[in-house]
Amino acid sequence: MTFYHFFSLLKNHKLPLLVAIALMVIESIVSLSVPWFAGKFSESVLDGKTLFNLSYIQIALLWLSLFVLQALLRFLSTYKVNFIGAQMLTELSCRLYDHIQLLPVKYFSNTKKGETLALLSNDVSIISYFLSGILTGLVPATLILLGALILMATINTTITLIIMLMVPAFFVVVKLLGKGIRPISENLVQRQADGVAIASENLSIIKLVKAFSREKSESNRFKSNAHEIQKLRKKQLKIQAILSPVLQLLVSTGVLVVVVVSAMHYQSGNLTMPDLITLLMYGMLFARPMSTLANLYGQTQQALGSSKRLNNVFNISPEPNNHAEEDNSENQLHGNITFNKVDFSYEPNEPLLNDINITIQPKQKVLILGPNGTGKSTLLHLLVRFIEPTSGEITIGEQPLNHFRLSTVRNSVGLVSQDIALCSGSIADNIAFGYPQASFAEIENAAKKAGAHSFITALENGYKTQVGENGVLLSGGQRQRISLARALMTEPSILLLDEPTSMIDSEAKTSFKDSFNEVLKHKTVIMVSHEHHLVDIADHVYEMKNHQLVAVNPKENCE
Ligand SMILES: Nc1ncnc2c1ncn2[C@@H]1O[C@H](COP(=O)(O)OP(=O)(O)OP(=O)(O)O)[C@@H](O)[C@H]1O
Repeated sequence: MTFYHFFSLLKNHKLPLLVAIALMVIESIVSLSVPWFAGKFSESVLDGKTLFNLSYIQIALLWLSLFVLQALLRFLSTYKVNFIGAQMLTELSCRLYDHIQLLPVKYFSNTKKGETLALLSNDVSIISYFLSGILTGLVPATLILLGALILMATINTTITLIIMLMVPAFFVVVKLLGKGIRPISENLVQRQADGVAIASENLSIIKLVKAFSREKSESNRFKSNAHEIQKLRKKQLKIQAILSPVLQLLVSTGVLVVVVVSAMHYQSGNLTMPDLITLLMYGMLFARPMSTLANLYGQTQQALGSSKRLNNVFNISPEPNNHAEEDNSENQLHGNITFNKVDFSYEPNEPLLNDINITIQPKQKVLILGPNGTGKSTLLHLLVRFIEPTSGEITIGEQPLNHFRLSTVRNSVGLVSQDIALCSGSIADNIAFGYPQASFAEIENAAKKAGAHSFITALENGYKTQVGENGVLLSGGQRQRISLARALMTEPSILLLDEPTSMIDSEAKTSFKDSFNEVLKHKTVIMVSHEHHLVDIADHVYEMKNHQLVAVNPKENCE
């Protein structure tokens, strides 16, 4: 069942839940005792006696204390359950966040960022609100309905039977009227997620939007979705607005039936006046739990939409960490890197890499050239296991790559991507991203090796300079060098450089090449680029051609 996953969250709160349920049980008993008390009171009045030998003032105070107790118990149980709900919200969002962290890169390539943000905000709150709503609503409503029916049955079975027949009829009407709510709610939740997705995408491409004067069309995209949300809300509100008075009408009709039948029983002498009063009060008691249950029905429909979306993500398996137990390696992988008949395709029947065979010895510097879109970055992504070969095998030191723990692979293979991602924080924070406990001297050392130290120290705040979200406050070349320093910080034995000099000026290119062999002499380096000047620093050069890797003579390429 779709909610199973979420109800398991309740397991962590057994004791507080039991306390809350106990409070609800006591509150329900108090609620049920009020009509009984009213019956006894009217009986004593009719008999010209005083109830329990108490004065009217004392009875009124006793009665009032029952109401106060009821209110107090409701406050305590509602507070307790809502607090558990808040804790479940935290747990569910953390559980989802943990799960998302472990999802394969493919999920992030195929899912809009805003979709995931909407899951973490909207859907998680809807589910938590639903769970606490179910508890605060379902338990007392069921207890009061059942309790009232049993107590009414002790007074008059005919009237109880009439009510028992009316309750299912009530729910049939609720179900029929509420049938339309579910598709609307599912659609609404999806549209709200789309709204977050649109906004999140817009904010991440805001410069592009401005450069192409697309502000208006972007606003229209958001508005059109917002209007769809409004239309759906209108439909949902309409059904809810119909549902509410219809329910009221049904409950009032039910109470009326109880009144009439009770009056008839009273007239025919089958019912005493105190019993009549008790029955009528029990009848009135029905109104609140019935509408609570009807509301819960509506909430359930909405929660089903969110639960479906959350389950879709929870059902995606995390990145494979297979054969981890066979991983005897220490933190760094060494030995030959071999691609053995490796094929890869993003889409079925559309091969991108076909029969890749290459062996790279430790400390070799390899350059892979090739035009755009030929799969050079993809080859590097296979080595850090962002993706897995469609067939064939990659080994390091004769061991298949998927026999190592992912963390071992990623500690050993440093990737300096073409798309540089920086986090908000200082330059030092970014360089130490993979090794947060690094000392300042280590950070500085990595920056020096990456040729970043001089530009960093020239900045007013040096290593403390804030880089802005995704490094927007730095130039492309500066970001590229920080990203190289970050990769060097963790001392990987293998370094993958994706277009390492694409963003730096010619002077920096020369200095990169000059220091390359000295800085990276102990590392195996695979560079991919379309810049032929890099052949100067490579031991072996390959070219990506017709989905295959072909060894080339560097001199030919230079000419
Ligand atoms: N996650 C993905 N899903 C589907 N297709 C992808 C994905 N990533 C890349 N591609 C496609 O695979 C092809 C190769 O991409 P890749 O980035 O490996 O090329 P490249 O040789 O590194 O290009 P460039 O020199 O422009 O960086 C491209 O056509 C690209 O559209």
